[in-house]
Amino acid sequence: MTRREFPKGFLWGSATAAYQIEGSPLADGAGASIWQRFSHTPGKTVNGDTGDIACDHYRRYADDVKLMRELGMQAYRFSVGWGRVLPDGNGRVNEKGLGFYDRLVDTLLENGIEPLCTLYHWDLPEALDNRGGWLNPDIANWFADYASVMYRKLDGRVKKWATLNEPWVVTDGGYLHGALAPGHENLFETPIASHHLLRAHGAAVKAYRAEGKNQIGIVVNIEPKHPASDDPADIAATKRADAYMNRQYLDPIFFGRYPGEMKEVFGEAWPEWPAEDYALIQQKIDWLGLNYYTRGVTKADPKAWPVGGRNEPPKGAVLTETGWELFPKGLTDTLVWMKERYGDLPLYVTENGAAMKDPPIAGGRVQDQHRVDYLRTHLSAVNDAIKAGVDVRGYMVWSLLDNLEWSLGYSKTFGIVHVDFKTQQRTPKDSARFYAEVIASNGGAA
Ligand SMILES: N#[N+]C[C@@H]1[C@@H](O)[C@H](O)[C@@H](O)[C@@H]2O[C@H]12
Repeated sequence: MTRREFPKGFLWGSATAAYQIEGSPLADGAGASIWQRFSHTPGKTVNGDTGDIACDHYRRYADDVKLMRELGMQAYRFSVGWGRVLPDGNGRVNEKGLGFYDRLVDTLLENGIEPLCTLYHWDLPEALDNRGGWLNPDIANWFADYASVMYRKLDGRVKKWATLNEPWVVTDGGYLHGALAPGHENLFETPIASHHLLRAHGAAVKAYRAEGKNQIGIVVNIEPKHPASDDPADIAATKRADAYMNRQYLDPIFFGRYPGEMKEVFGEAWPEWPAEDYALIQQKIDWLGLNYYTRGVTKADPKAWPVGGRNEPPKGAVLTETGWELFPKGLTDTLVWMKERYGDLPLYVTENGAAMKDPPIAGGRVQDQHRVDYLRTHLSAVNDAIKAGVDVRGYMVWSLLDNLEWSLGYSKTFGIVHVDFKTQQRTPKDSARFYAEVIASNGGAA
């Protein structure tokens, strides 16, 4: 086992999201989210699975925090259900909903665990979607107002904020391909939703500068793109795929412009935006979160919307249960690329993990050796990036618990802790035991 040194103070934790684990989506005055509506729409999720119960974390959060402490977790990245706090999306605050996050943060701190708070992890209040949601330019103000409610309540106890989680997935899944809430399939809506997400991000950062005293950033999913061959068509499609997934959000934030390929990707559906929008989007941020799972291998395909290229893992590639190629080197390369392209600001791996076919519980154990191997190779990749001079400050494994994998329901499990959704019994998997050793040795056990 190679012993790897991670920097002193490296932050080891796990990540979850409100709708995926909390359950009780309408409890205590909470307003419905687009995921409440989407998951209850027949045919939208595998087996018709919903977040009605999920991991029952809304009621079991104290036990889950205790489990995090037992595993030696130093941090926990959670998200706030916007509609739980603002049932109508703006205006009236639901104190009981806000109170849940207040108690969660206090319980984390009492157990020596740093809370990292994501303001938006896909569960837009239905009331705002009924007013256009991410297609309505007013959403930047709605989001900033909601963010300010959270800042006033939690800032200081929460020292690391993220505005958005994976804006690319929000728009590609929710507005282009329709696989995620709100389930639109519209090429013209997609860049509009993307731009309004970025304006909302900027407005929330601006609001934070007015009253926050700690750090705020954004979490993006990056998937390094490699051409399937040296065929010029594959290379061109790879460039478009890279622009569409990897540069579409960070380039406006850091450079005040979209990648040039976007016009080619969207054609007549690509709008122009006023300069003041870019000024708002370009608010300085303090840190960047990277969600890394895999790389993409792009094969030119005119029928593959919208980039004209499909993902085609190489023959013999080892895939996870979600069909993602195991490619840990992509994590090193992506961290180095982010530093080189966007500058030397602190980076956190805010999600990394894999859906694996876990064996059943036997003798109180889940022997998920595949996941142990995944974590080991990807932690090694993080260490390689640190050795290459990248300022990586922390790693949050996705996910603490088996949970609702959005449209895939409970059919795909990413957790290092097994959840029996009938009994809500938690069972740490071998990967949780391994991760606990990694944390205790500051990466040495990886
Ligand atoms: N799929 N998948 C697993 C995981 C998803 O469960 C998270 O909510 C997202 O932030 C990101 O897509 C990654």
